[in-house]
Amino acid sequence: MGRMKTLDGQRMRDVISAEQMRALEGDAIASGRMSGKLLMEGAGLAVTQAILAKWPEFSGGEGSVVILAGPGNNGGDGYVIARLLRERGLSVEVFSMGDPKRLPPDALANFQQLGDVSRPLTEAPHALGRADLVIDALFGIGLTRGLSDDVRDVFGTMGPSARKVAVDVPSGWDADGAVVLGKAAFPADLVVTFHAPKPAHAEIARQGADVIVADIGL
Ligand SMILES: NC(=O)C1=CN([C@@H]2O[C@H](COP(=O)(O)OP(=O)(O)OC[C@H]3O[C@@H](n4cnc5c(N)ncnc54)[C@H](O)[C@@H]3O)[C@@H](O)[C@H]2O)[C@H](O)CC1
Ligand SMILES: [K+]
Repeated sequence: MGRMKTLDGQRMRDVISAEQMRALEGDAIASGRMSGKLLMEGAGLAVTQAILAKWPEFSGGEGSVVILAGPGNNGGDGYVIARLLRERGLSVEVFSMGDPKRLPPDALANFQQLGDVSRPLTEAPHALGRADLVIDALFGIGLTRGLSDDVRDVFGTMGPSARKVAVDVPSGWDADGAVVLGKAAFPADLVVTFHAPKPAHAEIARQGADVIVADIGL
């Protein structure tokens, strides 16, 4: 049984839907209080902090990390996390699903800031087999259908000792429906979501993952 708790011990907000989350983000941006880029930076920092809190052994810059980045803003969070973990001395390899040049603006900016060449997901298995930490930034609240078999097969190449972290929602889960669409989902040990839990998070915790709810300033 995994635990669901807030990153900084604050009171847990009530469950909200993906739609409500998008509305909160939209309002914060429309009001000028926040920007998409700031929200993405905050999301990436929260995941980084939650990783180092759960596995302090990564704080010393030891360890190999693989990040799987998707075609949207969940992928954007992944590029922020890649930069933040590299700044902490970890060796981070990033594999992208889709063409990064077609990323939404905030995610594209973070991909470009990394300065990496884009490496497709199909090249990930070799690195995944020896990774100490794998981060699923493929899909979050924007998942609309089940994962393809080749994505499921990539998940199967992770080594037994890899710590597995999902950004916002483990890819494959419908955040609102609290079910896995299709046949596969990323087998997360730790899930870091933002602002408030979504309907899927209680079931994800019940199935064994630790779920951290992090404030991102909304
Ligand atoms: N909303 C907020 O307050 C914040 C959101 N952040 C992060 O952004 C994602 C949501 O990003 P979005 O671009 O809307 O969707 P995803 O990245 O989850 O999905 C990308 C894209 O993928 C396509 N797609 C959906 N299902 C599939 C599939 N099975 N196979 C292939 N492609 C698929 C679809 O077109 C989607 O648009 C959220 O989870 C957060 O991580 C901010 O960074 C923080 C604030
Ligand atoms: K994810």
